[in-house]
Amino acid sequence: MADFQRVMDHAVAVARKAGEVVREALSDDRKVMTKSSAVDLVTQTDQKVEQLIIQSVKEKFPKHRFIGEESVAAGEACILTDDPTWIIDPIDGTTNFVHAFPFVAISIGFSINKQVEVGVIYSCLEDKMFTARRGKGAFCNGEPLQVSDQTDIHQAIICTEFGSNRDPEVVDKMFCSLRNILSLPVQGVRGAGTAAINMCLVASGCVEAYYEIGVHVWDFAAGSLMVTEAGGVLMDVDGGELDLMSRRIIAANSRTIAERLVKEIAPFRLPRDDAPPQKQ
Ligand SMILES: O=P(O)(O)O[C@H]1[C@H](O)[C@@H](O)[C@H](O)[C@H](O)[C@@H]1O
Ligand SMILES: [Mg+2]
Ligand SMILES: [Mg+2]
Repeated sequence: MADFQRVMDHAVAVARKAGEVVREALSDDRKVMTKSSAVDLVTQTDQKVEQLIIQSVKEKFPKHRFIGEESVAAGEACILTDDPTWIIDPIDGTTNFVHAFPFVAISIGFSINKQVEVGVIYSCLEDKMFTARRGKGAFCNGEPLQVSDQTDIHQAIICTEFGSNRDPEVVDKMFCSLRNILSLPVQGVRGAGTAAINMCLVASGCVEAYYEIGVHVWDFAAGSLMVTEAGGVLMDVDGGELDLMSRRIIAANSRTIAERLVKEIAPFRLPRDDAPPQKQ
């Protein structure tokens, strides 16, 4: 039986250290590189922070496995097994970081038997530490979180993001969903520029739901637990069960809001996170 409190304490400590590195890097020049598209950004700070987290976890938990955004970008497999696994997004909101747009998070999920047991999201420019343990609630700086009780979609704020895929068919689908949702009407559509912080906003009761197609497991593993531990629900965008590797998510305050969104979202599929690498 893993000691989840030890895992949580370490995740919080290393996320805080990572946050310091990110804050310091904001005052330096940020050299920007690209990954899957011209708008999929990465910096040396993303890579440095991921190494910092992995090295520090390895010292404490030498048998644990990792799925890290920048390690996967460097060619490592993205396979979720039953083993204890740290699922790391060193900077969630890299585009925000590059522009000093003030929402940037370190996101650390920890899973066993493919189930997320611990979630830590450090919104490092706001200095907000979000924590969740399965069955033990979700917190921000130690204060308990609770999703909103609003189940009328017309009174809701919905968060979403547009990701970094600019294929015309993908952009068309995203706009179709957005048009449908805006026309319901909802009271507002927002996006913090990071999946992790959007999910913390759902958990905090500031918005009713967040949905996105194109995110990755490292973007939402920690956030998924934050939302359910604050009383919310998770769903695939087609109304089925959430699949951590499918790159699609609805995280909502209630089944009512989530199911209403399913009716408006134009679903599409992208290669799964655990798909074998494409031959060149
Ligand atoms: O790449 P990072 O870690 O910054 O994360 C992503 C965001 O979290 C997405 O919601 C968002 O839509 C973007 O795809 C963004 O890239
Ligand atoms: Mg991310
Ligand atoms: Mg990232």
